Amino acid sequence: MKALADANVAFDCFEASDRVGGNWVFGNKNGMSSAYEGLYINTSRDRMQYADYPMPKSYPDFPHHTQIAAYFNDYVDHFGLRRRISFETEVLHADLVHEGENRGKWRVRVRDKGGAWERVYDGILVANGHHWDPLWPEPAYPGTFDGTQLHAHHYRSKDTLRGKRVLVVGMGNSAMDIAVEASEVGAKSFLAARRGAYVIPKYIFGKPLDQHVTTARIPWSVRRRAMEVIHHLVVGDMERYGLPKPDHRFGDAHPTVSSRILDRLVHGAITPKPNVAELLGKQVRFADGSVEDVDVIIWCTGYKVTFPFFDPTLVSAPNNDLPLFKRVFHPSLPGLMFLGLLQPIGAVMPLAEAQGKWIAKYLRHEYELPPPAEMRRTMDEERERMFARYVKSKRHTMEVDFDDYLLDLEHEIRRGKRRSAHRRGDHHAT
Ligand SMILES: NC(=O)C1=CN([C@@H]2O[C@H](COP(=O)(O)OP(=O)(O)OC[C@H]3O[C@@H](n4cnc5c(N)ncnc54)[C@H](OP(=O)(O)O)[C@@H]3O)[C@@H](O)[C@H]2O)C=CC1
Repeated sequence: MKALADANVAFDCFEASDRVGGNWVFGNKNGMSSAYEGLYINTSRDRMQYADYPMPKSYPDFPHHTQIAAYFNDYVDHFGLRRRISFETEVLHADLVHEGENRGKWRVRVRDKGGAWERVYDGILVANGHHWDPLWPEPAYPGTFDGTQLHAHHYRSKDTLRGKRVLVVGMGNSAMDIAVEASEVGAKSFLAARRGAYVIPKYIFGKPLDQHVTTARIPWSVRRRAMEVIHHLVVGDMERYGLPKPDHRFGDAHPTVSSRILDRLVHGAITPKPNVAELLGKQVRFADGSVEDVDVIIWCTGYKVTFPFFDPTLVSAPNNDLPLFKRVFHPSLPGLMFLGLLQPIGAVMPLAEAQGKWIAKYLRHEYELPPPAEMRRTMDEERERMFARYVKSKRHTMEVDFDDYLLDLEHEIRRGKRRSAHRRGDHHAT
């Protein structure tokens, strides 16, 4: 929105909630926040802030969710953007117009307090987030469970776990945070994983982990080796903590970041377990045959990529996979763009900021996309590389390396500017 406003591109911005901040608004009335009371971000302040609006220096390196929500709030006020947002306006449907004078444009139906209405646009930017629609285990585990089951999306406060025997399933960042909270108040905290992960502390050698080796100019293989050695020196083998040995190399899975889980494990406050095998009423049997009494299961099994306003035959992400040109442009639906629909190894905000600037250039015809065949080829090559590197999982369908992605966009914008200049007959553009 900021980039479009700066570029004088006319736009409407619809927000289902009564405020900005999305996932970072605890208890967001749009029902789409997965934030819990004890949520602190795991990317550092200096690496996640927008380039044109630094986070307050009074913020800690890893701010609390209330601080991040306040930052977004201040951002829109600082740049005078609040009046440009239609709050409490839900997008009901978006479709490509196939006939008449609006052929090729997008018809968007929304509902606000006054009722439903529609408008036609040249393009739409989808920024509906991808960490709000719970992915429960698929297929479900055999058996039935008589205690309480919830998905991480619905977890709000450790108070609900007081005195309970809690089983947390998963090895992602939700699982780490929630297992630690369960260990603080529960009678017992189990952590079950179907696959190991390299747990990375938030701080390494006295600074936030994401502030080490921050250049795409060093080849990935060298950066990976450096991080592998550092991890080995600082943390060591995951099996020493009772966790499964990762079945992949460092950097081939979305990072699991937690300084606290290792501490709780070595104090015996969390009991690691292999994967769930069967639900047995008030008990759970694990893959090693052990059986435990459990009151609450929290499935920290990730999220689905969903667009409730598109007809799924037009746009959907089966198995969380929606191929896009550089994670922004739909390759066959002109005018359809996505923001923040990527899983960075690092923070998402600066990448969304760069995407916004790129989209603004495209909409102002200062940038031209490559021809469709070239776009497809680039996408195929990038996807092949990503799938070859990452563990096969629904959580690894749109991974990008923070610094590499920013550099790549820079290069792509330059290429697209040249294409655009060439079309206009101006051969001196850089
Ligand atoms: N403090 C912070 O900043 C936090 C950030 N986040 C972010 O939110 C996003 C979502 O994180 P999260 O909610 O952890 O989800 P993730 O998708 O990152 O992790 C899901 C985990 O559940 C496992 N899993 C999935 N299905 C099953 C199954 N059927 N049985 C057993 N295990 C299963 C996955 O294993 P496998 O790898 O085998 O698929 C993986 O370990 C991430 O980007 C994360 O970084 C989340 C929480 C806190």
